[in-house]
Amino acid sequence: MNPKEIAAQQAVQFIEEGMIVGLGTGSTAYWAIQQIGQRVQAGLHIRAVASSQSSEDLAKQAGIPMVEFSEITSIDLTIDGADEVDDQLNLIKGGGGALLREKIIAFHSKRFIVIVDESKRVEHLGRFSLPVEIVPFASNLTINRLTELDCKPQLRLDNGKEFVTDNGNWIVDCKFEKILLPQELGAQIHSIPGVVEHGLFVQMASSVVVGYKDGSTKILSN
Ligand SMILES: O=C[C@H](O)[C@H](O)[C@H](O)COP(=O)(O)O
Repeated sequence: MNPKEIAAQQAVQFIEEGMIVGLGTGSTAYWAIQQIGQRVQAGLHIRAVASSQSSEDLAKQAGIPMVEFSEITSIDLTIDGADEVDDQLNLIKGGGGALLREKIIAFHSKRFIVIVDESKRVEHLGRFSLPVEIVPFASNLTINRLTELDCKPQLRLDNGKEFVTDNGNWIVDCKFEKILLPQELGAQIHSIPGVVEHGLFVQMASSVVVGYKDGSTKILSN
């Protein structure tokens, strides 16, 4: 079985009747959405919000009832993937460009469960380039300032054109050597006008479910 699918299967067990559920984005969150859909078909009553247009489309196809953000005040449980997870359960997210909506949903969730396969575990964040969402206006100036933080920034392209997020913004992928102080780095990135959000999720995960190739899972909690 696919380790992403196994991790998703484990995480979905935490969903209870009546919950408002946040749906993540990406190839691991995909499995969670499919399995939530199966539980709904089997009689579970929940309502969901999605962190991207693509996940909303998947959820609707899977028969998951969606709710408007204007109708809720908080989210009971969110399940989402990640690009990297360190030993303190800090994350890099945004490989699929959904980091802003994902962070909003995670912030308002009572529980935020991250699902990954074993390849995403790292000692220190930074092997994966850190995605930063920026507004297109004066983007070269914003990108120059990111360079000053000792990273190599690269504007994300899609078929030769700027990759555009669900929010109409662009993504810069910033390659750092090693991110030893994610909280501090996040604050520095946020201080640059033009930056909308970055993909460092510091101390946000309630737990991380890791799926292994041998079919086992491990739950990491702080
Ligand atoms: O923007 C995308 C998200 O942060 C994803 O959750 C992250 O990139 C992990 O994606 P995947 O599960 O496809 O590796």
